[in-house]
Amino acid sequence: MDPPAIREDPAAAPPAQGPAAAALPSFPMLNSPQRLGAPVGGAPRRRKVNLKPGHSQMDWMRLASSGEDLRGVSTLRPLTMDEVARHNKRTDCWIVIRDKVYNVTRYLDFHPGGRGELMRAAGKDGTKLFYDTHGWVNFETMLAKCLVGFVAR
Ligand code: HEM
Repeated sequence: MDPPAIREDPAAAPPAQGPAAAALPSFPMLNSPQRLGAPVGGAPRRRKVNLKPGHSQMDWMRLASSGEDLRGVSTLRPLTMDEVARHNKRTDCWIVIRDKVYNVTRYLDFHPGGRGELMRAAGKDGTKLFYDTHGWVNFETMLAKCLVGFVAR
């Protein structure tokens, strides 16, 4: 008696080859804003920069939980905007978001939008800039160890 014929599973998808492969979805989608420089029709173009090795957001969270002093002040206290304004340099950069004052000097090299973008808020209230750009970013968690005080109104 002949052995039973081996039949391919009709439900199994054929391997993606030829023109059909191009029709398959890819992840992230080719026009996804998750792709750097993606040719996006209609959606805003991403402006993320290439960060130095060892400067991913995971690396930042690791540094933030390392116990290293990122604030540069010994106590949290009320601060005037005049005092905040004095910290407007790359080597000494404070910004205000929702009345909280953060020392972002160490975060500058980790900012996915680049140092220059973050420096736009150096020594200033960056609340509007921040929310206009990325209201979904959880700054309070990310910068918790950089808090230096609160704006005195
Ligand atoms: C206030 C001044 C700031 C400006 C002008 C600014 C600007 C930008 C820009 C232009 C991008 C790229 C957006 C894109 O490609 O779609 C970006 C990304 C990002 N920024 Fe900022 N930023 C600011 C403050 C901050 C702060 C304080 C934090 C952290 C707590 C932060 C965290 C991030 C993160 C996590 C991303 C990546 C967002 C994503 O992948 O969706 N930024 N920023």
